[in-house]
Amino acid sequence: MAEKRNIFLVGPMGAGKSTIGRHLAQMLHLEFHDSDHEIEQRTGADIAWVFDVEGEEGFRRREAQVIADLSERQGIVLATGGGSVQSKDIRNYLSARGIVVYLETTIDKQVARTQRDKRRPLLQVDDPREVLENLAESRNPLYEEIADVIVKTDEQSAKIVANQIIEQLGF
Ligand SMILES: Nc1ncnc2c1ncn2[C@@H]1O[C@H](COP(=O)(O)OP(=O)(O)O)[C@@H](O)[C@H]1O
Ligand SMILES: O=C(O)C1=C[C@@H](OP(=O)(O)O)[C@@H](O)[C@H](O)C1
Ligand SMILES: [Mg+2]
Repeated sequence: MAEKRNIFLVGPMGAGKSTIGRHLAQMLHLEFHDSDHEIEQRTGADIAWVFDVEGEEGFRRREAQVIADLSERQGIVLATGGGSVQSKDIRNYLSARGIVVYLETTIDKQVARTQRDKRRPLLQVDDPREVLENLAESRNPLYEEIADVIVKTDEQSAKIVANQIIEQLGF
């Protein structure tokens, strides 16, 4: 049964969903998908472009469609975008269609891991820390609501965290 289940990674920007997800999929011999990457594939443009042209609302519509489609598959690891849990529909898909792993980290680590990367439109502001703090307040309860497992990512490398997830899931 385990090989048919999906693993969905949720958590804030810089928690390591995309990086850890790739390792996890490789270790478990599952297909890896990343909702941001899938949006980029479908639009032929990068996330910043989608935000620029269609606004956050347009991005969220695309994200909901991509996650609705990908979560229907069997035996995948899916790294979601940090804001996807704001959608009740997405939370329902994730809860119903796989095991939800909440990757948790500190705001300090989020800032450090995202500061040189210009690909996250919401953080291209004077004070990204303030944005991350505000998002944490509204979104952390939503990650917790759907989490089957919570794993900290602030102290160990991405590969070690992937191993910890495998242990915690009993795979
Ligand atoms: N456990 C970790 N330890 C150290 N650096 C990490 C860890 N997980 C991710 N990173 C680094 O942090 C950055 C953001 O990771 P990413 O996987 O894109 O996060 P997310 O998809 O959750 O926003 C990347 O440069 C990645 O290499
Ligand atoms: O938290 C968010 O609202 C976002 C997180 C990003 O993904 P990561 O969580 O993989 O950085 C990406 O989907 C977009 O920039 C918006
Ligand atoms: Mg990511």
